[in-house]
Amino acid sequence: LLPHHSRQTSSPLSCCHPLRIHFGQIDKTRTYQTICRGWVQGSDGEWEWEEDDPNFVPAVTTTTIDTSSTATPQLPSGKLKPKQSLGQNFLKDPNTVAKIVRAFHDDATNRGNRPGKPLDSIVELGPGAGALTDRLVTNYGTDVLQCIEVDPRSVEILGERYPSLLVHHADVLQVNYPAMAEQEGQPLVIIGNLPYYITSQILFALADASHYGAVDCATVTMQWEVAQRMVAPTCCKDYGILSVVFQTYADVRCHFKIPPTVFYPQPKVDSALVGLHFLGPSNLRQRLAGVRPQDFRNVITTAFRQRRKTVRNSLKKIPGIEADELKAKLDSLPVPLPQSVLNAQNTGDVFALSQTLPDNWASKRPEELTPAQFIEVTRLLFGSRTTDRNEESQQEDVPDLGRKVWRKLKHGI
Ligand SMILES: C[S@@+](CC[C@H](N)C(=O)[O-])C[C@H]1O[C@@H](n2cnc3c(N)ncnc32)[C@H](O)[C@@H]1O
Repeated sequence: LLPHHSRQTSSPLSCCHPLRIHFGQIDKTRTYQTICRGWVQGSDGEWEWEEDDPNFVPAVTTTTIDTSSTATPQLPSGKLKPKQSLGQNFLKDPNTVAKIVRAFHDDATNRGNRPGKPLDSIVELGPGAGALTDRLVTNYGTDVLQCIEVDPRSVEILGERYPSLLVHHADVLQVNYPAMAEQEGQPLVIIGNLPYYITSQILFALADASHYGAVDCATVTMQWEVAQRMVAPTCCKDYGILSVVFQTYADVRCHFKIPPTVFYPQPKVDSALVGLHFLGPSNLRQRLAGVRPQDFRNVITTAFRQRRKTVRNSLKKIPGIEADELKAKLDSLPVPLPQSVLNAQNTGDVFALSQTLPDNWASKRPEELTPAQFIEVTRLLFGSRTTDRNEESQQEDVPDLGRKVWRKLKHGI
């Protein structure tokens, strides 16, 4: 494992591609069309914000940027026109930045399994113009922070502002988080004002990486509606795949609502700051009680694909089981809970206490089953495939999770 100070030259994510810098105003060599006020589309299909916000982009250079704890997030004029395709809604309100970093600090030092752990492997996803980065550098220094950003203009600007900061020019969906944590020698602590067009994929990538103990916690912004789905209780209209997966994999907390007015350009929706504390490999394995993560995901996604139907009907076509066997299983009573779950119930574990399936489980709607009951449905259909095996061989059950590249190369890197 490499010590921190050697990261500058040895990151597996560092990208040697030449940066495509885009300075100045609208590119005169392209033709543009305007669809709604603000966003203009170039002939290459790229959307850019048509003009700088005079309140947000004062005429300053990078060298005069104030990174004190009260500094207003700033940009060198014309250097970083927001791109819609990259979900670039930059934070412009210093109070919101301060609130986000405070909540991050609390998540990373006081909650989950974090108390007592050093805060020295912070990863910021999508630093953009550096609104959060400035505050993070002020608070924690550049040694313990690294950033992942797909936009070369941002990589360039942050490189000029903080020469010792490690900024990977990379796609967050192509990052191998377990390898990164391995290189750091400890689990990562994530912060980010996420690009909303890929929020769910980023969150699933982090959950998958948590199978390997690669990520302890994440404090991230997202659309208010997505946050509501993550914390939604059973039987609520927002309850669905995100609720079941993240309430199983993590302790999820919605910190606060964020209005559109604190961003530039303003998005059309409210946002939220969410804190996730992942269970980690051992507790997660205990919670999954022997069912394979892939089977669990398979059951949840198939069930919620037709959420108005009963579980019996929605799971009728689940892949991986012969039709006759499936029919018999969907008509059967619940299987006995494993001893580990009964033990957890005896200690008052709230998740385990909600695991018992009712006899009429298959006549319920998907939204009526708790996350723990979905684990039971998975065991009933696919069995406990991992209970009797040692930890190392159980890792084979998540070969694609955590190490998978979430999508093919995009954005030219
Ligand atoms: C909502 S902006 C946040 C910017 C900055 N952190 C802030 O709060 O002002 C999202 C950032 O994520 C970056 N981004 C978008 N897609 C990305 C991807 N696939 N990989 C890495 N960064 C990405 C964008 O370029 C942008 O800088």
